[in-house]
Amino acid sequence: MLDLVNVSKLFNPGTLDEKIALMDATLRFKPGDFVTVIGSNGAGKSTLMNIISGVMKPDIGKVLIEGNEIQHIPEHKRSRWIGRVFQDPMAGTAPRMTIEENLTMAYKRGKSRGLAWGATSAKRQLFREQLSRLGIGLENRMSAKVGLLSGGERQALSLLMATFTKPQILLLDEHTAALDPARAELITRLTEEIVREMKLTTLMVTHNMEQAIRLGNRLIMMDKGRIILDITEQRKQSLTVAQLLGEFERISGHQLSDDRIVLG
Ligand SMILES: Nc1ncnc2c1ncn2[C@@H]1O[C@H](COP(=O)(O)OP(=O)(O)OP(=O)(O)O)[C@@H](O)[C@H]1O
Repeated sequence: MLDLVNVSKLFNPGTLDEKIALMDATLRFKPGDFVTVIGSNGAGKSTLMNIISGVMKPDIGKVLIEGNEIQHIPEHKRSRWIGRVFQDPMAGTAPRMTIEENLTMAYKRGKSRGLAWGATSAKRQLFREQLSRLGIGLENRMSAKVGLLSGGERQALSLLMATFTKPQILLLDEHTAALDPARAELITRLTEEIVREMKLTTLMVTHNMEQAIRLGNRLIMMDKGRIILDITEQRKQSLTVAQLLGEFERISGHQLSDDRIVLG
């Protein structure tokens, strides 16, 4: 269970340049919730992800995992419970290291037990099994430098690394936006499989309205730092992109201004 309680974040408070990035956000994410997040430019989507992951501290409010406050815990310590995949395929991996070395890093970060660290062949076997689940042949390229992989391959590896030790929370930050349609579809499919199999509590920021409706069991709409709509699975099932945009306009009083919007 992930809770945000009355979380606010202001940038440059008290100046002409004051920006409300998050205003009094209270949200509860149940185990296994897969939530898509949409909103205008500057709505606070990245700030929400940054506050959950620990990149930023809230000015006011609490962040709790399983009832324990974590807002004071630094990002690197939260990475044991929180996996994150960014838009930029370069962001989640170390390009000069091999696939195997990258996976070793992800494995150590989770500090999971059950496999003797020295047992190299067992470790390799685990990595090979996990890579083969991606279905793109990376299990045969474990000694290849990650910098040589395509964007889609790197993003698949980032997704695997972010979920390698079964985090409690998975944050996906427009993680398919920089890929061509075929690769974006592959990463979307892998995401759905991994989230479903591991029952991960997942938040996914997307600019693709059709994807926001189709994926997951809940949709959150943000505007000017506020959560303006929280749509349930049942309602999502019959929702169209036109209705979604209409709802946004009705509640916010203006059109969804998103320069990267994809309607579907
Ligand atoms: N480091 C910062 N310093 C000052 N203002 C910031 C900073 N980070 C974000 N902001 C402001 O806070 C608000 C929320 O930004 P945020 O990046 O969370 O929005 P977003 O919904 O992710 O936007 P986009 O879809 O355009 O990426 C915006 O007004 C933004 O300009």
